Amino acid sequence: MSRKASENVEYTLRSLSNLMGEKRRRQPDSSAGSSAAAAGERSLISAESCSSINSQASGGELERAARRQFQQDESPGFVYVVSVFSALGGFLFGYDTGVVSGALLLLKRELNLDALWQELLVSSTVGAAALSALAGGVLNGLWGRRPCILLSSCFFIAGSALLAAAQDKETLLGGRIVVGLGIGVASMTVPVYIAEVAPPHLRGRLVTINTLFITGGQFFASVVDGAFSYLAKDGWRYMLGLSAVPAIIQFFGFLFLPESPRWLIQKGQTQKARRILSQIRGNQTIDEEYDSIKNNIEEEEKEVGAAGPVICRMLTYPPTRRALIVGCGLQMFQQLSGINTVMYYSATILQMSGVQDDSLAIWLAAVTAFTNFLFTLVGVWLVEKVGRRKLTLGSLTGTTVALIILALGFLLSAQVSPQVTLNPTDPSGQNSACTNYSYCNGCMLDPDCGLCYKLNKSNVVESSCVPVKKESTMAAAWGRCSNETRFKREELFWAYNFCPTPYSWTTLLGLILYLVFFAPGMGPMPWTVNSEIHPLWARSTGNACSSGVNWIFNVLVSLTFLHTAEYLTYYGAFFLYAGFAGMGLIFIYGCLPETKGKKLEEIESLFENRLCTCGISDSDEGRYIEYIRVKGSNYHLSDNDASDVE
Ligand SMILES: O[C@H]1[C@H](O)[C@@H](O)[C@H](O)[C@@H](O)[C@H]1O
Repeated sequence: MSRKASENVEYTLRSLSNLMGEKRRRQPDSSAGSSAAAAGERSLISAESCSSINSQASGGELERAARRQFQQDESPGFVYVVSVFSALGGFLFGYDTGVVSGALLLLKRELNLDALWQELLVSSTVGAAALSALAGGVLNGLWGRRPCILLSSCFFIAGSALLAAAQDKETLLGGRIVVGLGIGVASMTVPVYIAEVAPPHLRGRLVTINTLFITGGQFFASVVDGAFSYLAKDGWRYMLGLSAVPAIIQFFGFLFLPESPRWLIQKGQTQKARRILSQIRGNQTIDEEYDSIKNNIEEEEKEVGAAGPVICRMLTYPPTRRALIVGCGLQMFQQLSGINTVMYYSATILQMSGVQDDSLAIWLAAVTAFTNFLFTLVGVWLVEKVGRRKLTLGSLTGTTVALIILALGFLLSAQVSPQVTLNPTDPSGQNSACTNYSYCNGCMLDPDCGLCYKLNKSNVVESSCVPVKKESTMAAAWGRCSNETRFKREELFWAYNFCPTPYSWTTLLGLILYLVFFAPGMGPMPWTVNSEIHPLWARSTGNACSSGVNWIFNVLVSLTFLHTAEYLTYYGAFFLYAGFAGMGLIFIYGCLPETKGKKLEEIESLFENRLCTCGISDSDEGRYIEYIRVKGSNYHLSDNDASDVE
């Protein structure tokens, strides 16, 4: 039904699908149905509008027409513009965490970076993000969401300028820290901002778009890495500096975009809040929404009081304490299931599994990043269809299975690990530990050693385990594989960090499968759910804590990956992540309630139950709350009183 045709058919229905569901329950046969439906609608829609609707539509058509009308009315383009501009923060988060692996390949050579400096350049950003995400909570509460997004774009611009112009490694470190500060503030502010401006029926989808932008940024970074890796000099400057472009766009965009109306109401700036809410909702009547937000804030303040630091109030008030545990738990399990070992080390993992060529590994890593992006898109589509809880549970179950497949792939490769057949002696007379390994697997796991071998068809022959060169892992310190041109001429192969195996494909399959399952649910849902489960007074602090937890576990898992692999072997590491993912499943099954379609103000009540029953006791799952205005009055239908309609 077009807007024109319904000029005076303004109708409002709260919980449209509740109502329609109720109608369906009450009409066992379809003929009775249409009159019952008509009866239901008559009481709801004013007489003059009703006649126009009824003359055009049967019950089903009416539902569709009403839904179309509702969607036209309630989803003005402006809310998408606002969401996309804020989600540029997610893009930069993904780009800056993703681009560094390729940049390091070039930097290592040009600036002669040792392993410590390489680790510093990667983890300083993640560490700074953890700190600034925590600090972002205070800033969000004090200044509002908009200034925080502007601040994060400034960090991104300054950081990328520093990185692109850096002449030494210290400046590079400074630039990476500044970029990290931007990532932390953006990662906690953007989902909150989008959730606060979005209408309930679109909220999950719009917040999930932020994660789509994160994974899009990671994919774009991997393509940029691949493209600039051919540039012998200064390629890294372009890689690291390019992120200034979206940051500048975001900064100027946000100069013209509004503050979150919820934050404004909380700060008592009610006139401005009303104006902005109406602007975001396409100048429709926003009375009901405005009143509901305002009443809720007042009630919250009465219930919880305003004394003491927010975090203490959150911890002493059971519903917010539970929400905090659920939010932080989700973020912790997201990282403990190993996503960033896959995202940051995919090229290395592929090499470990036997992909020898550097650029092939980089491009295959781009394929994995693309899979992450593509399947986050599936998440955007599914989030409002199946809901947060089912999506997260399904995703984590698949992720656990994929992790087990990855582990089994490495186990299989380890078991068919080629034997070491030659034991050359060190020319310097020193006894190297490398020459003691009898199988390639042991040799590969020792960071000081590599395998030098020949191939007879696809069989490894004449293999020896020898120390790796200190300056470059591309050749051995001595012996047949010490000189690249020589060993290429003599058809020798040098395997550092991997063993030649016919099973590399299981790893690629496992990685892809992992992302296919992880990306639609466990990737975006921790961010989406966190943006919705805290009441307004606790939202900034709650999100700051959960984002902080995300970044802290990100550092822990990604920094320890190579060592974990060294001590537990690769299959051990992936079995460990599978174990964490299994624990996450139990946690989510017991604790994560469904928030789909609920107003932000209604969600607090989901946490009134004892923790770990909230998931199970959720009876509202799948209900779709929508708002339609009845001409002349705001029809108020409580969630449970659809029966009042008839
Ligand atoms: O949700 C995101 C996404 O899944 C990214 O791919 C990952 O790198 C981030 O750590 C995570 O928070």
